[in-house]
Amino acid sequence: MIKFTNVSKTYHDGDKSLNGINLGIKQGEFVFLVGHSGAGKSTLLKLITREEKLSEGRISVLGDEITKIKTNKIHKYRRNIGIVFQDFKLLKDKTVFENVEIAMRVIGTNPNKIKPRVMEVLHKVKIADKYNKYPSELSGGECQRVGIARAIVNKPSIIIADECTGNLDIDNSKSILNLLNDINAEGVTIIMATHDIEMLKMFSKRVVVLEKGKIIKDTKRDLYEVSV
Ligand SMILES: Nc1ncnc2c1ncn2[C@@H]1O[C@H](COP(=O)(O)OP(=O)(O)OP(=O)(O)O)[C@@H](O)[C@H]1O
Repeated sequence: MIKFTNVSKTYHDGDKSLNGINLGIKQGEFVFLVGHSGAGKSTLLKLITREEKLSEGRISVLGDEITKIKTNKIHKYRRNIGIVFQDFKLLKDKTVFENVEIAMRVIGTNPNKIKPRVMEVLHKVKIADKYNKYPSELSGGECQRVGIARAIVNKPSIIIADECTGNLDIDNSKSILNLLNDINAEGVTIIMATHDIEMLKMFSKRVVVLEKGKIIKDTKRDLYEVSV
């Protein structure tokens, strides 16, 4: 359901940030994307979200050839994808509830459906008791729970998480991963870029290793073998 065929990406006139990527990800998979800084992880994720355009090759997502999606249709395509950021990207002047609610408002959800759904996801990520707090009143782990609530509130098929535990300590990272694991168990595809080798050891998932824009390893096998 996500398929990269001979995909390369060159920014401006620089070197290839991705070079000949072939990758297939089935609906419901959980994939860790790892590799040194500059290996191309964020670039690969940005191609899926259509934040960047590929230079060569083809990418299909949920049956759409994404290079063919017209600019004015991209927002509709992106409704299939929830994004979780390293720095949370919460609106500082909005409460927890409002930060999640806004994701439903922008796609024109029936107002009657918004409150129950927002509270449902806030319960799911275990932050409902703080629905009226502002981001400055929350810990990093709590902020990321809100970030995840916002990402899942519109029921996407895919979650893209770029270093989403990068600002968290080990306990918070683990509970965020547990949460993503639960979401994945409901059939949502999760693709997570990470530097966190401890997480790879703890959560036995498929690991795709990038190096200098190429996939050098793609395994569902024993993750303790991975050494990047
Ligand atoms: N907007 C951009 N313009 C030009 N070059 C870029 C741009 N974004 C990324 N690159 C280059 O593409 C390559 C891959 O970068 P990318 O951010 O995808 O790596 P990464 O694996 O996500 O790294 P990190 O772990 O540090 O986030 C790097 O050489 C980087 O300098």
